[in-house]
Amino acid sequence: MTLTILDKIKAYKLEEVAADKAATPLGAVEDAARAAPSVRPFAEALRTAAATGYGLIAEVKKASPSKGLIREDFHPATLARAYEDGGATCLSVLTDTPSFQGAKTFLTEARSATSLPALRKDFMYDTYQVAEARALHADCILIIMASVSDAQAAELEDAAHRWGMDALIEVHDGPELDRALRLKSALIGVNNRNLKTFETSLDTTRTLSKRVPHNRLLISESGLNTRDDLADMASYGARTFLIGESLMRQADVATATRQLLSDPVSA
Ligand SMILES: O=P(O)(O)OC[C@@H](O)[C@@H](O)c1c[nH]c2ccccc12
Repeated sequence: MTLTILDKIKAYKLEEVAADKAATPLGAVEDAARAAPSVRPFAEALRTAAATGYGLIAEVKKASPSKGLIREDFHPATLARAYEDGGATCLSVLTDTPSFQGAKTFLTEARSATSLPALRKDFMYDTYQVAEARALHADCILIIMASVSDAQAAELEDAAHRWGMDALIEVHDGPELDRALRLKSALIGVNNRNLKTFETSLDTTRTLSKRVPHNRLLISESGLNTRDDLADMASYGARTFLIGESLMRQADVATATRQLLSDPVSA
């Protein structure tokens, strides 16, 4: 059997977590989590934004395994402020280093430069990482259904809720969506990119949107480039988006964000 990128990430991530636990015991991480600034409402901010327009989770992303280096000139606090100026609702910050050239400190830096709620974008397997997310000031964690069992997903979600955080449940196909809907979280992210093959198609949102109940908030993730893409996704009921690369490639991130979110009629 050939290993997918997701298998490889899981292997190094479990090693990383083991090393982190040895260096910083859980008790110390929990103390830091308790001392963190209070949680900013992530899901609520998205719901409010989506009620009257688009909700945007804007991603601070330097590189990716499929695209390599995305942005040379990379300062998380500056980029976060640009996203906030441009009208983003929330931030997403990659904290994985080997595949995304992210860092844990980027999350704290980006969030503290703004008043926006922030998602820790990483591959979560262990509740230690959830406490650590809060210690880094995260307001929401990501749970990728393709890389965890149902029991692990529920355990991670419970841990997030115990820390007062939200969880964004990411799915890519029907069976993953069915599993996600058995969890409590309102936030369902449909990833247009298959994390095993990197193939990206907006058909993923088009197809799965029909099966997301109205009491959940559907977030279309990845591969979104233009206002037409957003309008297309909105016609399928997705008014909230997770976007990284297309905004990270712009010289003026604030203006690009504002233009992407602007009403097609008034722009
Ligand atoms: O850069 P894009 O194509 O706009 O995609 C952003 C985000 O959806 C993507 O980074 C992502 C979605 N799910 C993930 C899981 C892990 C790492 C990264 C991701």
